[in-house]
Amino acid sequence: MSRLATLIDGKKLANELNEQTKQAVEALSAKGVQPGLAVIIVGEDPASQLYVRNKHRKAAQLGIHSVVKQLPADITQAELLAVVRQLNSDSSIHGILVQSPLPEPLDEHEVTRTISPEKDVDGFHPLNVGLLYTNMKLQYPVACTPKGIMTMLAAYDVPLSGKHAVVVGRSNIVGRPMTALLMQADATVTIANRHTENLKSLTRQADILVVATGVAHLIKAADVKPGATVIDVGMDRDENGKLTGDVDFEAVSQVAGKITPVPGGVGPMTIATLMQQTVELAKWSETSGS
Ligand SMILES: Nc1nc(=O)c2c([nH]1)NC[C@@H]1CN(c3ccc(C(=O)N[C@@H](CCC(=O)O)C(=O)O)cc3)C=[N+]21
Repeated sequence: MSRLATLIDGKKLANELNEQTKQAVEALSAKGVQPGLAVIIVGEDPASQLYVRNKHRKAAQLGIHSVVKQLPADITQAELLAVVRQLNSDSSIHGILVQSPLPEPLDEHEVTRTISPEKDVDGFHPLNVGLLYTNMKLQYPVACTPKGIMTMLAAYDVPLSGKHAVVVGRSNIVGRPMTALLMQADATVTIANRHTENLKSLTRQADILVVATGVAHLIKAADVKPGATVIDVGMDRDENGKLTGDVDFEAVSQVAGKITPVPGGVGPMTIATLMQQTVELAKWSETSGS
């Protein structure tokens, strides 16, 4: 018996979230605060430039003040940090994002630590990561991809409390913060990585399976529990150069209960969440008086 899973439509949810963000921008702007986002991109990598252009376009559509700092690949670490510090002290900017990855030999971790935690729209600063892991009841930014995934799970009424969530991948931008958010939602969380033995025996136990490995079509139908919710964070290229995910979508959607597509799943929600969080940072900067 084959069953066709419910599609978790990231594009549609992103459009809805962007509509809310647009209204929030209007409300804030009416009070004299236009949310501002600065994106720093170093070097000429075409994929990174495309992402940054997309973010810039979306921000402009929503009425967010958007600044793109295109810096040369041979910039020094000290020069890059100076740009970050200048944006830290620019009151028209509420969110700062440094597009990852940075070219060698730049030190991305030091750049992340230099962004003011109050403007860390990616939620990558160790202070914000610490707040997330200690489950502090405060307002702080959270990595946009996992935060967007939580919005998707809520919109599709996926139960988390008491459920087994398996996260494949432990990166700072997806796997680790995803784990913290799922724990906050009272899921039982297993974190796997490329060294995990018997990976597929774990993924088969997942009620919620989040895959962020960068290995195209790693997850097949036999690796998924019938009825499970499958979230594909992959952005891989197939043999024809087409964007595809870490999940074999055609086969797995016959087994899963709910599933995200690539494209049109997690990607658009990441950008929409980035915009949402830019507005939140602008709001918080008002209430904290800083
Ligand atoms: N500091 C930093 N923060 C990031 O959030 C960050 C980053 N660096 N570096 C790169 C990754 C990647 N990322 C994506 C966002 C949206 C789509 C997206 O919208 N994808 C569309 C399709 C785009 C296409 O067709 O290529 C989709 O999945 O439907 C993809 C990838 C954010 N990243």
